[in-house]
Amino acid sequence: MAASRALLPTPQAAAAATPARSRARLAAPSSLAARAGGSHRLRVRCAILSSPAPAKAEQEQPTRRISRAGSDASLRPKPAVLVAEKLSEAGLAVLREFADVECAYGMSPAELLAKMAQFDALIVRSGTKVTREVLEAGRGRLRVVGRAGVGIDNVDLQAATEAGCLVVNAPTANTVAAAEHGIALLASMARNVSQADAALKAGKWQRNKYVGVSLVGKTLAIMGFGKVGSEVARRAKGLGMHVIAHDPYAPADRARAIGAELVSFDEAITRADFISLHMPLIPTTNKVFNDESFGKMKTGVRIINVARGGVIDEDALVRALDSGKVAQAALDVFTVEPPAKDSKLVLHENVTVTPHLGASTVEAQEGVAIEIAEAVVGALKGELAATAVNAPMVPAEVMSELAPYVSLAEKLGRLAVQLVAGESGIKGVKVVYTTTRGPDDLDTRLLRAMVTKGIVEPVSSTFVNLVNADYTAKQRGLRITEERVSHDSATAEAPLESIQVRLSQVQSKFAGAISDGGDIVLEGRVKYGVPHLTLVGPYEVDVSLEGNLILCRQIDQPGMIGKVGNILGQRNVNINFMSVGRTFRGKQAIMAIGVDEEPNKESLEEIGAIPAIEEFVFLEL
Ligand SMILES: NC(=O)C1=CN([C@@H]2O[C@H](COP(=O)(O)OP(=O)(O)OC[C@H]3O[C@@H](n4cnc5c(N)ncnc54)[C@H](O)[C@@H]3O)[C@@H](O)[C@H]2O)C=CC1
Ligand SMILES: O=C(O)C(=O)COP(=O)(O)O
Repeated sequence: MAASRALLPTPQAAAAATPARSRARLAAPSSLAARAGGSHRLRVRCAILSSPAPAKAEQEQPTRRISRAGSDASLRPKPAVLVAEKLSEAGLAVLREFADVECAYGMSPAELLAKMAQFDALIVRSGTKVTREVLEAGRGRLRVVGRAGVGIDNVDLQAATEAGCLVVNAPTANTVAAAEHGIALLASMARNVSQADAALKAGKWQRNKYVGVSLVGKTLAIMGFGKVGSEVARRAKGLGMHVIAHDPYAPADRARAIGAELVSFDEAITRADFISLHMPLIPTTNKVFNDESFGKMKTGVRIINVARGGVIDEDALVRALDSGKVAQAALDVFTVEPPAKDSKLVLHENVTVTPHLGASTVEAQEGVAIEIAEAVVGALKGELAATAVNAPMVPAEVMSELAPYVSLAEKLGRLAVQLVAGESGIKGVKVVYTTTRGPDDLDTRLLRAMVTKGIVEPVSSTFVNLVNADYTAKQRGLRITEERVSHDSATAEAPLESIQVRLSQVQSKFAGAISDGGDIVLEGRVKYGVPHLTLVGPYEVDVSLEGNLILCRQIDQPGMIGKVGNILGQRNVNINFMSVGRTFRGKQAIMAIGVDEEPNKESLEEIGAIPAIEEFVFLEL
């Protein structure tokens, strides 16, 4: 029967052959995804939240909060929502229509912990740490955490997922506010507005001391050309600035359309008079602005940070300010918030600071409050908002056959994006499925969504689920095309023979992953239920995709496996899989090594120093 072996049944096949309950779930995503381009308020019924088991805390408080209306349904207790940070009245009104709302602003961590068992949902901004302990305290009752803003670095996502708690955010409503704040800091820094204001209020009329610099004709480098970065670019163009940008994953044509030139990291920081930071805080951006990068900048450069404090090594910035390398900095965000009262950086006379105000406009806070309130109410009703951060991609029954392919698709995307380098950005993504199934039996929405998730999540503050995947790809200018290749096999039980992910015409930090056509190519298969990487560029390999991965390209010669294995073994790094693929004997070969632990810098350097090794890269799965 078609649908029983369909990968993800097409709407037609699903309608013909799936039970009504599954049908509703399976048919929903394509129409929703198509409409998601126009709205963030879309929801689809979500298996995990639609019929929650009675929570322990609810059982213990049967008489809690009865709503006023008289129907049977209304006799059920209203859900309770704790709002832990200031939320605009417009959002509170949306919440109150559906739930009992308690606003408790400025709680200590202990006060928050003490309250957690009494609430179905918690809403925070960036100031509340939603730790594992907080989530544990809410276990059994807490179903949703709403982050009224973009960054969810203050929420322990892993712990939330383990506790079965959905996390939703409000990723778009404060974009313009953050961009406007970036521009406000840029202009006020250049004209010493805050320093001159403080001096005048202290009775000093210092016109000569506070001569500023002009913006027109100056080069502004935007680091991170996503939602906020591109809005800053638009505005800076209006100020007559020359805008360059660095973002390894942004499409160059989008930047060009705004009049910004995409360049490499080094080119951006060496050419710029002003540098504005708009990348997320992820392992690859942690402290990327450090002694070394400040050293490469023009003397007298000016830096604005409205992203996250952690992308700057703050001690290095103080040194660069003291030496005059960096003339001024304007900072809205800090590694620790609030920063220490005696922070040298905050107190530095050439630094302008604001207390994380990027999102704090009346308009943005209203937008964010409504966006998060609707998402939280939807989640409490059993709907999955497009802004769900840790939502399951599909209901459990569909997952059973698909699980390893879903994981394979995400891992191929995740590996591919880590191989991207340079300034050209990702132009297009092609996913090639080799399958025995006909188009009616193979709906690839889920796999495409997982490839998108793998490519987007490691490098951005966007979270991808089945509802928002196509919309997210479109919004980021990722052109994803798909191709099916028929594979004839009379006995094929498996839905797919292989999945190939190609990033077209992109520079790579590992040249061995580039195929003849100039694309980064990775292909994988599922073997014994486990995703395996089977092709890297032109090289056939066979390595199970568990743990992390080291790829080395070397001259094909005896003894290489032993040399690399020894280095890793000496450092207690367990190799779970190893495979060598070569084009011709004695020419180049690729070694793919699966490792359980992350090797330290020294062991990677030692591997790189083996003479026959031409290049290597460490990839996280
Ligand atoms: N200060 C505030 O109140 C606010 C701060 N933010 C922060 O601003 C930042 C940007 O937010 P959005 O634009 O919404 O996120 P986004 O995900 O739309 O954009 C981030 C961009 O950074 C790029 N990127 C990733 N790694 C990079 C690297 N190594 N070098 C250069 N670019 C890289 C990504 O490709 C992406 O295009 C986030 O950190 C967010 O938390 C956002 C809103 C308000
Ligand atoms: O949305 C974000 O990422 C922000 O940084 C805004 O934080 P806030 O909601 O103002 O605490």
